Amino acid sequence: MLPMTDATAARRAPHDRRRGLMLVLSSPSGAGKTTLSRRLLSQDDDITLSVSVTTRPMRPGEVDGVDYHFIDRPSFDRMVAEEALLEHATVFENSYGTPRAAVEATLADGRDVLFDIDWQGTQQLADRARDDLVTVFILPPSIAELERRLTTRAQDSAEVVAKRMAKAADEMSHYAEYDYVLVNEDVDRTLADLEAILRAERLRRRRRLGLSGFVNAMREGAGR
Ligand SMILES: Nc1ncnc2c1ncn2[C@@H]1O[C@H](COP(=O)(O)OP(=O)(O)OP(=O)(O)O)[C@@H](O)[C@H]1O
Ligand SMILES: Nc1nc2c(ncn2[C@@H]2O[C@H](COP(=O)(O)O)[C@@H](O)[C@H]2O)c(=O)[nH]1
Repeated sequence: MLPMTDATAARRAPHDRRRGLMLVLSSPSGAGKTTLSRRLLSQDDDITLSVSVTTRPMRPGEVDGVDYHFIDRPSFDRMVAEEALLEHATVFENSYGTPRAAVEATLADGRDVLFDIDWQGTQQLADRARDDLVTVFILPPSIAELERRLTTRAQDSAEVVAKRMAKAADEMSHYAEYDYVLVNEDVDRTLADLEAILRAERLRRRRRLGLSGFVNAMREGAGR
């Protein structure tokens, strides 16, 4: 178990002190993970995005270091060899991976980490740290709407959109491996459901490091 830093411990009441959790969002491409992640991150200071490394080319509007760390193949292979990635996978012919150091630093601070990763990466994280993991699969309301979203996002060529649509059925077959499944029809409603999941998971007894000390102190007080 990772200890919290003094700064985070001081910010929280004793009964609110807890270990950080890892919240994973997966979906077929275009179902809305990035949209939901941005909304969640903008309104919750206790969760930070894990910025992945990728060998995929940058899309218009993406920012290096914010959306991804865009790296070349030798750099990616070096990170794998040095075990600098918590998980990694090939998705749509490109390599993606989660830098280990940033995740460990955030969890050690008692804060949560949000991951936008595919089912392969989720399985690897589950093998390493199942107790710290909360996994959510996002489904589109229909296949026609998924295609509409990928097309109107207007960031990928028709060929790339076709490849992503071709993989959607395979991706969706993994929904049952996840703790929660949300159908992202209305984005406000889906975001509210995601917030509810995060709120409840933060309250789980096993994550609440300060609870036993808090209860013991009250019990001692009651016995006087
Ligand atoms: N509930 C929704 N209703 C309508 N449009 C949506 C909804 N959620 C997301 N979108 C739109 O669908 C498009 C795809 O969304 P987004 O980029 O968030 O998907 P993604 O799952 O992150 O895709 P990828 O896996 O390719 O990164 C975007 O243009 C986004 O604005
Ligand atoms: N296993 C991992 N999957 C990742 C990671 N970062 C992103 N992804 C997934 O890749 C696809 C495509 O993403 P895109 O940005 O190119 O549209 C999507 O399913 C992401 O969730 C990662 O570090 N590891």
